[in-house]
Amino acid sequence: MSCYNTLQFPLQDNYLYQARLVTEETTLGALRKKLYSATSSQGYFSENAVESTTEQTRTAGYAVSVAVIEGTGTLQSEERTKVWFKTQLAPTEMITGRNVVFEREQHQESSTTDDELNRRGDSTSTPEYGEKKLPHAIIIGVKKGGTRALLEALRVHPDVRAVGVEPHFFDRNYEKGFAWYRDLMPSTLEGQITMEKTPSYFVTNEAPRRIHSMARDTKLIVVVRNPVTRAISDYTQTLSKKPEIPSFEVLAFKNRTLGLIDASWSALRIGIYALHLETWLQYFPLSQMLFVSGERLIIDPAGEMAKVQDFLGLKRIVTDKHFYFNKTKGFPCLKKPEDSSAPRCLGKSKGRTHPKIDPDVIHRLRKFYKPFNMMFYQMSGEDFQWEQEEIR
Ligand SMILES: Nc1ncnc2c1ncn2[C@@H]1O[C@H](COP(=O)(O)OS(=O)(=O)O)[C@@H](OP(=O)(O)O)[C@H]1O
Repeated sequence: MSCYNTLQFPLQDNYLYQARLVTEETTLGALRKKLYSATSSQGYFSENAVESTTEQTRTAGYAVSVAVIEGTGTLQSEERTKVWFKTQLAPTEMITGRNVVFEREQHQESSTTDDELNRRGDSTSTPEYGEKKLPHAIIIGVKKGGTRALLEALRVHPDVRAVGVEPHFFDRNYEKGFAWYRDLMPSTLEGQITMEKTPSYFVTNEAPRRIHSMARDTKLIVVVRNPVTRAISDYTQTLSKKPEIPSFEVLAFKNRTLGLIDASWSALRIGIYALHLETWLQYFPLSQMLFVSGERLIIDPAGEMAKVQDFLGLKRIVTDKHFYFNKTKGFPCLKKPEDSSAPRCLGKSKGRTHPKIDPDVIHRLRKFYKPFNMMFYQMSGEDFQWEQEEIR
């Protein structure tokens, strides 16, 4: 049985993160090596592929061929994947001045209630009294984890003020400077906290350092979800806009016969939580991070909200009284606020029906993720029990 036995955060400017494991087999280093080794006969990929995540999303460049083998064999270059990456990773967003102008599809996805949000402006119903501040807390990920549901529930709290759209400051707009970023935020009164959510921060290598340089006491929230379901959700989103893309089963492998999983495909890469978390832990202590279960956010939203409010130092105001389960939608929705005529469910782009994926592919992916999940449980100190779950 392995044990993640040291997590040390000496009181220094840059927290020194040390993670040691008792057994060699399951060290993060060993897992990373397995993923990154360019020379091993087990097949793998260039570290640059992952290290340059942000660059890839900012430029139209496609991902370097990345593959992880689950068996033996050699890497095979498959042009179909590269070509698709080229389109998938192209920049999709433009932000100018205070106006956040999203490319249509990004806009739809990044905040399901954006139509509503845009109508009423970025701020909540609270008038614009107070002062604009840089965020005290950020929902940094993960994409398709349930980040919108969490932010919308938090916005019910009178002491939370959040920007509705995703600013993408620490990944795509950093050069615009902190004044630009602050200006996007709603004004807050004394005692209120400012928040934003941009799920891509979690997989952006520069984000931890940049957020640390803004404020080392920033609270970070990560909504995590079974990486296999998350990948299918991610794929479903892309498929809804680009029906011509190859099947999930095709994209998931470099070579299916050989069992070569294509971990450079962003839908799969995002779910290697342990590797991404390692970067964050170099800058922030675990005590400053909260991991919210995307699964529990659906089955027990009030329970997860209690944890989130405690973590943020807020009174537990958002409770089960604020939610009801909408049978048609199949998700919890927020009850009708006093100043509005309608209950608030998230829109059509949340809770899409996922395509049926070949069970064998699901099995292989679960096997692929298992060691990374175990590592993630050890690092985060929480067992999300994804191994026990049925994939819907
Ligand atoms: N209350 C509620 N209503 C609707 N959907 C909910 C809710 N709580 C969590 N979820 C799950 O959120 C998933 C979308 O995650 P995100 O909001 O993080 O997506 S995004 O990255 O901002 O595009 C979305 O994933 P899919 O079901 O795959 O669409 C939902 O499962």
